[in-house]
Amino acid sequence: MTIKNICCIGAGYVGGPTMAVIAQKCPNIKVTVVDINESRINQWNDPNVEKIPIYEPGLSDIVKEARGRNLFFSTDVDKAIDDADMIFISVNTPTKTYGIGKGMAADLKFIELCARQIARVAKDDKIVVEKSTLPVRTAEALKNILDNTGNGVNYQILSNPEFLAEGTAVDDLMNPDRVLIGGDIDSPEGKEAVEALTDVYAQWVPRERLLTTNVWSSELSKLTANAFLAQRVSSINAMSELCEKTGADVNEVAKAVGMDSRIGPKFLKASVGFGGSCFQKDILNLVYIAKSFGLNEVADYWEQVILMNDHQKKRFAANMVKAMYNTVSGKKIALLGWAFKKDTNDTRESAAIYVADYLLNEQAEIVVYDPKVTEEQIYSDLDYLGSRSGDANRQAVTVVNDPLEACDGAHAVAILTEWDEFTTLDWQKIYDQMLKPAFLFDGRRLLEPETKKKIGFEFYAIGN
Ligand SMILES: NC(=O)c1ccc[n+]([C@@H]2O[C@H](COP(=O)([O-])OP(=O)(O)OC[C@H]3O[C@@H](n4cnc5c(N)ncnc54)[C@H](O)[C@@H]3O)[C@@H](O)[C@H]2O)c1
Ligand SMILES: O=c1ccn([C@@H]2O[C@H](COP(=O)(O)OP(=O)(O)O[C@H]3O[C@H](CO)[C@@H](O)[C@H](O)[C@H]3O)[C@@H](O)[C@H]2O)c(=O)[nH]1
Repeated sequence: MTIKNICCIGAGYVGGPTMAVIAQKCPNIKVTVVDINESRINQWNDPNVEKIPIYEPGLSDIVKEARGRNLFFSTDVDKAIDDADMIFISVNTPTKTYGIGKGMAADLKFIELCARQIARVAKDDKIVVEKSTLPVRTAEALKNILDNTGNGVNYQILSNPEFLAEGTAVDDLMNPDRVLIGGDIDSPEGKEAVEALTDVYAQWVPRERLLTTNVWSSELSKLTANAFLAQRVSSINAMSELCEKTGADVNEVAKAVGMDSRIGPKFLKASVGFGGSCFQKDILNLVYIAKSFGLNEVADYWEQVILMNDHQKKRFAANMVKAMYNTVSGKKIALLGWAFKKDTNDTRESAAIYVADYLLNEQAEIVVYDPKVTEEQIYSDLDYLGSRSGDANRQAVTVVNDPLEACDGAHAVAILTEWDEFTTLDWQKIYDQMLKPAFLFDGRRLLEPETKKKIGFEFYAIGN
């Protein structure tokens, strides 16, 4: 079967870029991305393509090429479902904030709503693709809802987790390490569905990178991949603390360890702590699943990755206070970077939020500069924590559009996101405009230390 019409429910960080690339690579397929968030859809349709809601290098060019040709953004979810032969579900699956599994389990209410809407609307057979990251065996629940509430049409459920990382989404989608497709390969209909999706990706991904598994392996592989990646970051961050006590340098340790081909060099960069919408959520979900099967040792093992990360964020902020004579009350501190990593405007679970919150509890005055994050987003992130009133956050935190302005008159500067532009700032000028001693805390091992020390900074870097 040849796919002619794709619908993707959810126009977020995954749905938007993924569908833009499918549309660009498969001009014969009509791709419609739908969302209930009208303002998000309006932004995707903005005539000025630079105003699409997600910042990713290379994305606006792709949207420019495909939008209006075979890529469409709409709020008419019913129509897009009705028209499609293949429906991707790419809605958010955040950690539950209420009820059973609060703070651990994935909240599947948005997924269930999609399933019920598909069941209500569909009048002919559909292939439903799980693109969202889901607990293992979610496909079973989806199939139950579709079969029991639907109009008697047939559904094939595939699992096709997304492995893109933000900031490199377009490259990751164009040239993925692998594309994972889980399906019911033992039945002819399941096999046909897997082949249909495989054919879509085969338009640009070499066949040997298209991997087929059963549905449960595919669902669990996504959680496993994120757990392994986050574990590497927590492992090197654990060593960063030991380096600071012993005179070892975490960058040197990472290099030496990573040159072992069995270990490899990637994901060994010590930092102020990992952020992003996925790692914490997916590991908590994994821990919850393990506990629900009574696998307490498995759960404890993975939970430690999160505990280590929480410790790293807190320890970085605590070290700042300690270095500044145990008080930052009334002191101006410039935070350079708010996004959870460079080349994205996404701030979900960014370490910067927690560092700022810690320093605000110590009564610091914070000034933030980030090249891609809006003032509104920064306040909303702090308000969401609920540590103090919105007014108090607006009083103690200022957001500026210029890094030098952020640092002007500050007691300390902290690098919290590894934006390239921070390496080429005029650090002499920044030093001259700061109060002395001028403290510089590098939470990303971004800056070259010797030149900064030579300028006169009191320089501290993670793992050194
Ligand atoms: N962000 C990433 O880098 C990334 C990478 C791989 C996988 N994932 C997974 O992909 C999924 C989506 O993540 P995201 O970052 O794109 O989330 P997101 O919050 O950016 O986007 C989800 C979108 O779905 C919409 N939505 C929710 N319910 C809907 C409904 N019933 N009908 C129509 N639209 C609806 C929301 O309005 C939102 O715009 C999650 O499961 C996530 O874990 C994310
Ligand atoms: O050596 C490293 C690598 C990463 N990080 C931090 O870890 C976080 C996550 O980074 P990254 O994994 O590059 O970005 P994400 O967009 O969160 O992507 C992860 O999460 C996605 C959502 O599930 C998956 O699709 C991706 O494969 C997986 O890499 C960020 O705060 C990084 O700064 C480090 O501190 N040190």
